Amino acid sequence: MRIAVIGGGAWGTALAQVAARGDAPVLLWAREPDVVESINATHENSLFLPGTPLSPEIRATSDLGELRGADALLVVAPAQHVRSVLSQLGPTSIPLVLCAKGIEAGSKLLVGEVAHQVQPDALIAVLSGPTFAHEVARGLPTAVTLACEDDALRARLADRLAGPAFRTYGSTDVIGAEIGGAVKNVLAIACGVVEGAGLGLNARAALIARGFAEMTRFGLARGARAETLGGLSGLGDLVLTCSSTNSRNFSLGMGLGQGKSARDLLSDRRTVAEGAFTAPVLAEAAADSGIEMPVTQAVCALLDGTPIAAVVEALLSRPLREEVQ
Ligand SMILES: NC(=O)c1ccc[n+]([C@@H]2O[C@H](COP(=O)([O-])OP(=O)(O)OC[C@H]3O[C@@H](n4cnc5c(N)ncnc54)[C@H](O)[C@@H]3O)[C@@H](O)[C@H]2O)c1
Ligand SMILES: O=P(O)(O)OC[C@H](O)CO
Repeated sequence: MRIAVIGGGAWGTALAQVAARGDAPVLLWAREPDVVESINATHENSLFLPGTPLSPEIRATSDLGELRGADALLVVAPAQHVRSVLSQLGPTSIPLVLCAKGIEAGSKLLVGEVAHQVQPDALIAVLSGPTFAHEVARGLPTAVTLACEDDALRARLADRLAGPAFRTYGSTDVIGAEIGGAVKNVLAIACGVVEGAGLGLNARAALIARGFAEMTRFGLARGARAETLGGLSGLGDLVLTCSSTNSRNFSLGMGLGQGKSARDLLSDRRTVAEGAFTAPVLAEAAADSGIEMPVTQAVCALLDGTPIAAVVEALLSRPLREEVQ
């Protein structure tokens, strides 16, 4: 199975490294000419994954058309750009493995739903879970959810991508795998705020647990399965990103918690913090369906510049309720 990767950020590069194991050639499309040059000339992505030697089997290209000879495409552009990149590719029936985590602004669609709109003839799979790119690229032990409704494709992808230190756990719950990854980014911002503002470890644990309740309410309403939300792509990734400054979303939240403005923090970065884009659209989607998501709303308020003290006060003064409703 020939694998090609769309997206030369940290995660696209790490996944190319996974796919290149055993000296399998992998083609990677990157938007930045500097990334193409760096990977082909020095076997390193000096912009987005500096310091990690890459397999010489990874070849980078600026020409999306070159990817049309692949048997599966790993789609690793940020969620807000998946539509435009898949449109540029032209109609295809090559299976698409979606690896971005987010909800598209405006349409309120999950990445898989966007992909299905743009490429209706392509089978869809989702790869998601607790996966810091630099650890995966170094071959450290990692486990992911690989969701696909087509049993044969899921088995072929698992066979091709899994390795001694990269375990795939199969699932047919594509929506569930996507929702966990999208919602955890928003909750990671909230946990970063707690850290930055010095609100303590009790508060962080409470946010993780109540955030998971939010993820579950939203997910179940969209048809996700509870076991998926409690698995690698949901709770697993939530725990990872809510507890480490290696997370871009957690770090963004830390900056907010230290009193910096979202505008300054976001304008400073080349890398993506998906939660900042997903939070407003997630809050809208939840409101449309009458789903309570107070932590998500709090993150939206902080991103809009509401002072932390007011946001914390609003969260803590909500009426007391039963833990399970
Ligand atoms: N980095 C990780 O550890 C990690 C792990 C799992 C999932 N993800 C997810 O993978 C996706 C990609 O993240 P990343 O970490 O590889 O990115 P990154 O932050 O390392 O790099 C930014 C990426 O955005 C791309 N980009 C910027 N503007 C664009 C545009 N207009 N059109 C198309 N692409 C554009 C850049 O080319 C680059 O590939 C995100 O959804 C992220 O949540 C990341
Ligand atoms: O750095 P973050 O916050 O985008 O998190 C990266 C991955 O999604 C972790 O699984």
